[in-house]
Amino acid sequence: MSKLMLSLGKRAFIAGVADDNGYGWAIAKALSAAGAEILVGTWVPALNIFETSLRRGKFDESRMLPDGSLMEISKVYPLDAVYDSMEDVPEDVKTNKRYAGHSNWTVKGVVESVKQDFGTIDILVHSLANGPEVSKPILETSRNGYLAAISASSYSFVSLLKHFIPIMNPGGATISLTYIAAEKIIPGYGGGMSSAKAALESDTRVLAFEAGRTKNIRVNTISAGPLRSRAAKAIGFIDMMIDYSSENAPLQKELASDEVGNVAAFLASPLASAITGSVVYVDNGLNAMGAGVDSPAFKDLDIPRAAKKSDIERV
Ligand SMILES: NC(=O)c1ccc[n+]([C@@H]2O[C@H](COP(=O)([O-])OP(=O)(O)OC[C@H]3O[C@@H](n4cnc5c(N)ncnc54)[C@H](O)[C@@H]3O)[C@@H](O)[C@H]2O)c1
Repeated sequence: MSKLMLSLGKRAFIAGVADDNGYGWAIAKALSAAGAEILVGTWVPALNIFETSLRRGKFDESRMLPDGSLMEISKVYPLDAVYDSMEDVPEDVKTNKRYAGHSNWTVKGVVESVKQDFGTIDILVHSLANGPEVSKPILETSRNGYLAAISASSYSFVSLLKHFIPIMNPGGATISLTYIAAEKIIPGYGGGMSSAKAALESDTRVLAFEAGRTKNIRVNTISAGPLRSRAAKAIGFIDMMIDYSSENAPLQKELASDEVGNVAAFLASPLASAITGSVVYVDNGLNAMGAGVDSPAFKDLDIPRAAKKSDIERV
């Protein structure tokens, strides 16, 4: 991604980075490589270990950008995106020792801090999700579990955008991460997480209209294929989904987080100036399949497959 596209003083806030394995990190790197300044919002309970690892150089290898320089993160903000302001925070969270010592970590608090520190931003990335009952089928999901999934994974984006809009420069862009389970049945992605992703995709369209009309801000979401991130490993079936994709997708390679990062940088750039309200698939084409071709039912059909491993390795 050429520096020219984003280098004109663009600043990005990426919510949902707590290690170097997830999509948020890859998006931060791609935006940084394209010349954007990077601010990060990290879930409060994960903040200390993330900052310590950063400071001790644990991520230095994965901070490396294509030109050999290291991604710089101008500031890491503590964030818990399920709370809009301190009035919403229950007492047990306020007094929880993992939150003690941190301040301004509600959505409102973070936006106020960013405003004080930097004035404005141009790019908002939402790369976070949480569903406490994700491993339960939806029929066994409690009301609280379902609502918690929606709160952390969908409303958190509405709230971030609502609070950031006043300090977003016109012409800015926002990107979130969704999953095919929003629109097709993915057994095992439970706890209301499929519902949360469906809400996120619907909100992408409505928010594109509202933010586009009021402030010329674009709102898109990337429907990403499976990645072995910390959150995905917690769901428990990520290896199976990666195998399923390489058996069935048009492109038989494992998806790299950088491939999603690069599309996010494109969507945030002026090259995508007419794209808003879109779900953009970055999944090796798996979404386009109407059948799982690894099914025994297809055994007699001559399906083209990568002949040798080198054919499916990333180019
Ligand atoms: N990994 C996949 O296979 C996959 C596929 C499609 C979409 N996605 C989406 O990509 C996004 C990023 O997830 P990832 O898989 O890269 O995992 P990840 O673990 O890197 O990112 C999830 C982040 O959300 C943060 N988080 C959770 N609750 C939070 C809260 N209340 N406030 C602030 N931060 C909170 C976590 O600390 C973590 O940093 C999510 O929206 C996820 O649903 C992932």
